[in-house]
Amino acid sequence: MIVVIDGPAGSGKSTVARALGRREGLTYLDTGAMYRCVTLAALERGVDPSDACALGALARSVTIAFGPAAEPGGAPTVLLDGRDVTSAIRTAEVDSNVSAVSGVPAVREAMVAQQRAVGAAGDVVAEGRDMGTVVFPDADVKVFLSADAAARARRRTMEREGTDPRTPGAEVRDLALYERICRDILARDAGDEAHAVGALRCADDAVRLDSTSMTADEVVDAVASLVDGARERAAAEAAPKDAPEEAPKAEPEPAPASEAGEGAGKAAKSAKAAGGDAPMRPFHNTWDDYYDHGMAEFPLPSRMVYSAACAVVYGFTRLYWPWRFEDAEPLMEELERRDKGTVVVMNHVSMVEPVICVVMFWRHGLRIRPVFKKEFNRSDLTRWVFTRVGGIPVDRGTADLKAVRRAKRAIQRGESVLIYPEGTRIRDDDGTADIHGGFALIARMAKTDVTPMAVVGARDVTPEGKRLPRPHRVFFKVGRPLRFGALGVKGRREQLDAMERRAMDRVWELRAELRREHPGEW
Ligand SMILES: Nc1ncnc2c1ncn2[C@@H]1O[C@H](COP(=O)(O)OP(=O)(O)OP(=O)(O)O)[C@@H](O)[C@H]1O
Ligand SMILES: Nc1ccn([C@@H]2O[C@H](COP(=O)(O)O)[C@@H](O)[C@H]2O)c(=O)n1
Repeated sequence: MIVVIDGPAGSGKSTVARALGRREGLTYLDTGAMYRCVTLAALERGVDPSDACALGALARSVTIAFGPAAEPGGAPTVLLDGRDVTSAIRTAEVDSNVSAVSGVPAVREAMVAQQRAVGAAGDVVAEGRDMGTVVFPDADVKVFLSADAAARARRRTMEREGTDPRTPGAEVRDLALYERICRDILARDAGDEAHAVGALRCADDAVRLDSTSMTADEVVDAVASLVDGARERAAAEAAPKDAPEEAPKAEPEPAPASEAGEGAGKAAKSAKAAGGDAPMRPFHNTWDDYYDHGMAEFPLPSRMVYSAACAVVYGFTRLYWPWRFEDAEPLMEELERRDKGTVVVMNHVSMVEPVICVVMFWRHGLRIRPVFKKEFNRSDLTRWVFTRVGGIPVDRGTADLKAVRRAKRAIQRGESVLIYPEGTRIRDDDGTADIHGGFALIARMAKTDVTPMAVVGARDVTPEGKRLPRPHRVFFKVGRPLRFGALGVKGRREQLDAMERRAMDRVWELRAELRREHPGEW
């Protein structure tokens, strides 16, 4: 996924691109900082700003890199030949020379090559002046962000005065500074628009946004909706043979119960809904084959092992970690009746609860596929186990479209997916979670609902510092599925946000209820 944001100075490109990068898991690329680095190097080394040849050679010789931000949410650290120049490239002297330096074609050529190399790794949000026109003409999302010059100068002046321009009621104090900044911005824009190559220009296929009377959050939301739309289009294109959105009515009946003891179940609504992929072979399937196929299509030996293992684990867990699901029956009955699975989200305290969830669904003739972080695939043994239980790996550092598409197709086949939006195990009241919102996108793309669940008691199964699991009672509580249509919110992005909030609030409410019912449990 490549997202580009172009526009004049001070329109809010960096603010929006940084926030979007954090929210959507995209690498942020500040191309203005790269031209600023070349300008700083030229000023420091006394290279004449009108000597195009020397500037080109300089641009090719310097090494520009980005490091983590000094403070959370701040601008990334900029390194010029290994030296931290984050502040040095933002001086008035650099401001007034950068447009001339960046107008030199040989300088642009050197920078564009580096910018495309960053883009080649994928999942980038890049901001500058020529991202949509020259550097990434095939970007998935193109935005041209503008704002009137007075608003831009006002924001920049307040930034210099140490006031956050986004604070309601915040005003400029130094009018002379404001006027100078306004003149400088207009001069820089005029210089940037006059470049022979890579001039500041809106790409023909870019979406224009005017941020003059929008808050930064509103702009981020608007761009995020475009990203969602692009993801949905990409997923549809990448899976042209997907099942129709509503599962076909004349579905073949479930696989015979004789097949590894499977009950009646959605698990058998398989290959047809998967859309005619080549069937799996009895042996020698790839890891991807398991992720891409329905569990009912897994080779017979795998299904037999799965059912036998579920039977053993079911018996063992009932005895060793006596578990109880409250309010699960309505959900199980509904899933047995309907064609699509659901997205189950729950709190995460130990590795025991996904195992119990899998066997509980299995007991009802249903399948639930755990979405797991791809780091677990480092060990071949774990990878083997996760593929056989229908796990779907996700790269949590990026906007993992493949995982989203796999989960969507699983749901359309009648399988459910199990997601831990907290990402990591939260084992006490001080544990903070950074919620991964991908679950709402999956549910939306699969046109299904989100089912909140909660667990308590599992933490004491593997207390911190202890390696061997201990016997302990584990309690689950199942909420009613949440549907997008019932959220009372319009707009794609707003619905996704509302679903994320509503579902996680419900998970935490259910957990609180369980903790009240079982004091002292976590
Ligand atoms: N929609 C907005 N409303 C109010 N203030 C904003 C908005 N967007 C950004 N700002 C503020 O405006 C200032 C300039 O924003 P930013 O640095 O993101 O612009 P930019 O387009 O990247 O500028 P440049 O091209 O000069 O790097 C910052 O102080 C930022 O906090
Ligand atoms: N793609 C780009 C990005 C920037 N420039 C030039 O760099 C200057 C500084 O950019 P900021 O975003 O940090 O303000 C800008 O005024 C341009 O001259 C560019 O040419 N192409």
